[in-house]
Amino acid sequence: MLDIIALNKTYRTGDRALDDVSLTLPKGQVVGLIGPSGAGKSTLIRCINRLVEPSAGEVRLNGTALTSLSGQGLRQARRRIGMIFQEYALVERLTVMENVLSGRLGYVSFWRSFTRRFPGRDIARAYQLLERVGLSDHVDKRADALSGGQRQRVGIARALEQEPELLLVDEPTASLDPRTSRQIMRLLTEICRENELPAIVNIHDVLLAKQFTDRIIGLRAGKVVFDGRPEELTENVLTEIYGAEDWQAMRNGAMESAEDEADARAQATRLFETT
Ligand SMILES: Nc1ncnc2c1ncn2[C@@H]1O[C@H](COP(=O)(O)OP(=O)(O)OP(=O)(O)O)[C@@H](O)[C@H]1O
Repeated sequence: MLDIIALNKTYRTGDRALDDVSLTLPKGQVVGLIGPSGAGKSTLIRCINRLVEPSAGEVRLNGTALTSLSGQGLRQARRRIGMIFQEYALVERLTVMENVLSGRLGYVSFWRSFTRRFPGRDIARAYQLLERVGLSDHVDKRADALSGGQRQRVGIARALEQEPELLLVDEPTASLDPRTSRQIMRLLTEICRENELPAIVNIHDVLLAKQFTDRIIGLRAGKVVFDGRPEELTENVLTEIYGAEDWQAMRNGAMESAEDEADARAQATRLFETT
C-alpha cells in the first residue's frame, strides 16, 4: 500500500508544483494520473521515488516512510519501486534477457553484476517474465532490433524483475501507435492485478486512462481536482481539469485519431478481402 500525505513541492524557481496532495493506493490498484501540461504529474511521480525532493509531506510504502530515508536506506527502498518510461530506457546493444536482468542490479553484488553472473533464480524469473509479456522468442535479440511495443514489453519485464512493491509509470504509450498503446495498457493492468501490485500511470491519453485504469486522479496546478472511478470522469470534470478550450481540442484530436484508425482498419480489411 502507498500512502501520500500532504505532499508539497515548490521548486527553487518559486513554481508550486504540488499543493497538499494526499492519496492512498491499495494493493493491485492501477491509478491513471491525468492533467494539463505543468499540472505536476511528473513531479508527483518523482517525489515518490525521491528523484525530486518534496518540500513537505510524507510518502509511505508498505509502512516505510520513504521521505525520511537517505543513503543506503533510500537506495534499498528504491529497489522496491519499479519504473517504466516513455522512451523505454533500455541498453540498446544488450540483449532482451540482459536488459531484463539489469532489473536485479540493485540486488546483486558489484562483482556479480560486473561479470554478469546472475543467480539462477533471477534468470529463471526473467524467463518467466519474458514469457508473460510475450517475448519468449526474442530473449537473445538485441534491444535495438525490437519494435516500440516490444521494447516497452522489455521495460515492463525489467521493472517486474526487481520484484517491486509499487510501479511508477511515466507516459508508457506516448511513443506508440493507438493499437500497440492499448495492448501495452492491457498487459500492464493485467500484470498489476495478477501480482497485486499498485501502480501510478502518468498518462496523457484520457480515453486510454478511462478504458484501462481502476481509478483516475486529475491534477490541476498541483492540486488534486478529481479522484474517482473512470466512469465518474464526465465532460464537466474533464473541463474542470483541462479548461474548456483545451479539453475540447483534446477531445476533437482523440476523435479524429480514432476515426483515422477506424479508416485504416477498414482499408486493411478491404485489402485483405480482395487479395
Ligand atoms: N526542475 C524544475 N525546476 C523548476 N520548476 C520546475 C521543474 N520541474 C518542473 N517545474 C515546474 O513545476 C510545475 C509542474 O511540472 P511537471 O513537469 O511536474 O508537470 P507535468 O504535469 O508532468 O507536465 P507535462 O505533462 O508537461 O510533463 C510546472 O510549473 C513546471 O514548470
